[in-house]
Amino acid sequence: MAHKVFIDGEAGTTGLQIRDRLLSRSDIELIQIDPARRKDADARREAFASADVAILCLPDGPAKEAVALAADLPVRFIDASTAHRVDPNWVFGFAELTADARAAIAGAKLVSNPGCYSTGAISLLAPLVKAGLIDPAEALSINAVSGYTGGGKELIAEYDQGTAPAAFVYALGQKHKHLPEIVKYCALTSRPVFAPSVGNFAQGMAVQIPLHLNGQRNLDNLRAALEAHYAGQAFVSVVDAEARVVPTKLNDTNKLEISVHGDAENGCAVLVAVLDNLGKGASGAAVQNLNIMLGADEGAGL
Ligand SMILES: NC(=O)C1=CN([C@@H]2O[C@H](COP(=O)(O)OP(=O)(O)OC[C@H]3O[C@@H](n4cnc5c(N)ncnc54)[C@H](OP(=O)(O)O)[C@@H]3O)[C@@H](O)[C@H]2O)C=CC1
Ligand SMILES: CC(=O)N[C@@H](CCC(=O)OP(=O)(O)O)C(=O)O
Repeated sequence: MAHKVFIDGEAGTTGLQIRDRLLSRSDIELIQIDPARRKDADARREAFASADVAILCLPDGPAKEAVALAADLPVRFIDASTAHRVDPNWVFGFAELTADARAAIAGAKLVSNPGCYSTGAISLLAPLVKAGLIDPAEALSINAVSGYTGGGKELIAEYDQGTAPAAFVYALGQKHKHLPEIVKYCALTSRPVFAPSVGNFAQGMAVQIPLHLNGQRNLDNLRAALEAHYAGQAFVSVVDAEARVVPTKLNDTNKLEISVHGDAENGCAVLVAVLDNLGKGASGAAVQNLNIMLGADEGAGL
C-alpha cells in the first residue's frame, strides 16, 4: 500500500519542488487540500490525520503551529524550516553527517531538514572537527553565495520584477538563522563569522570556508579526512579543485561536492561546498529523509 504524504506549504518554492520529486512515485500517495483552505487549521488537521508523513514547507511560525495542530496524531514530520533544527526532540536530517544518522532518521517521528547554507558549512566543518584538524574554538569564517530562490517567494518576486540588484551581501549583523545549527552540529565552541550573499541566478550555491594551514593540517590531510568521511556516499563527494567554482553546477540534483583549494607555500586554504539550495539544501534532502523514514530506496525520486 502506498505511503500517504502531505506537503504543508505545497504551493511554495520548497513545497513545489518536493511535489515534483514525488508525483511520479507509485509508492507514495500525495494528500492534497483545497488550495483555498491551505491555511485553514481544520483542513490541515484533517490532512495530518490521514498522512503517514507530513513535510512542512512553511515559515517557522506556521511550522510550529502545524506540529501543535497534530500533537495527538501518529503522523511523522519532516520540517524544512528552521523552527526545530536545534530542538533536542527532533532528529537532524543530515544522512551523511555521522555513521548512525540514517538509523536515527529511519526511526524518528520528528525530523528537521538542515538549512541550505548549513548543509554546505556543516558538510565541510563537522568531519574536520571530528578528525582533529579544526579546533572547535577556532575563529572561523564562512562566506557563501546563493541563488535568489533561497529567499522564497518574496525574493523571487523581486528578481522576476527586475527590482533586485545583480548581487548583494546580507545578514552581516551575525544573527543569521543558520548559525545555531552550524555551531551545534559541528560541535563548535566559537561562533563563526558568516557572510552570505545572493546573486542574480535562481538556484545553486557555493559555501566557502577560508583556513590557514599549520603544523597540524595541510591540503592533503584536509582532503583525506573529508574523503574518508564521505567514502561510499551517493550524494556527497570530494572532487578536485577547479580554477572556477560554479555555484549552479549541481542544480536539479541532490548532490553536494566538496573541494579543497589553496597553496601550501603560502599556508592558505579555502574549503568549498557546492550544492543546489533547492536540492540537497532543501527539497532533495527532504525527499532523501522521507525515503529513509519509509524504508524506500534512499535515492528514489532524486
Ligand atoms: N527556498 C530555499 O532555498 C529553502 C527554504 N527552506 C525553508 O522552507 C520553508 C519554506 O520556504 P520557501 O518554500 O522558500 O518559502 P515560500 O515563501 O516560497 O513558500 C512558503 C509557503 O508557505 C505558505 N504558508 C505561509 N504561511 C502558511 C500557513 N500559516 N499555513 C499554510 N501555509 C502557509 C505560503 O503560502 P502563500 O502562498 O500564501 O505565500 C507559501 O506557499 C521555510 O521555512 C524556508 O526557510 C529551507 C531550505 C532552503
Ligand atoms: C538567499 C536567502 O535569503 N537564503 C535564506 C536561507 C534559505 C532558507 O530559506 O533557509 P533555510 O534553509 O533555513 O530554510 C536566508 O539567508 O535566510
